Amino acid sequence: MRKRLALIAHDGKKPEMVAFVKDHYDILSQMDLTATGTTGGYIEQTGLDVDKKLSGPKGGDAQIAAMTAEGKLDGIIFFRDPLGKHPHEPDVQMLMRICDVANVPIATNPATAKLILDGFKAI
Ligand SMILES: O=C(CO)COP(=O)(O)O
Repeated sequence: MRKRLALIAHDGKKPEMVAFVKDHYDILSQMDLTATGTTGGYIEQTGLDVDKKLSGPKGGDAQIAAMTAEGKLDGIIFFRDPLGKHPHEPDVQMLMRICDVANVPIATNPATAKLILDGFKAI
């Protein structure tokens, strides 16, 4: 079955997300991708199809949290910028919490994200 993956990156991590997506293009092209608005725009530029939600600060993280709670995602890759300040930090915390409630894997850096994709390949 096709895996359903959400991709999110804070501004300071968007270049890292684009590089990650390019490095894992083949496996990502076999998944149903969702992303926060601005991150999704960058991912589209790589040639992948992605369902774009609102921008993170406008509620995109909350939309992805709702999808997670409803069982509509198999995993999330969220490259957070630990050095930045974010007005929507409560939404980010909510997303992390919902992932724990729903037992959905969430990777916050490329090393863990790679492990999640390798895990999907194995099942
Ligand atoms: O802010 C974000 C995650 O918290 C990301 O949102 P954008 O992809 O819209 O920039």
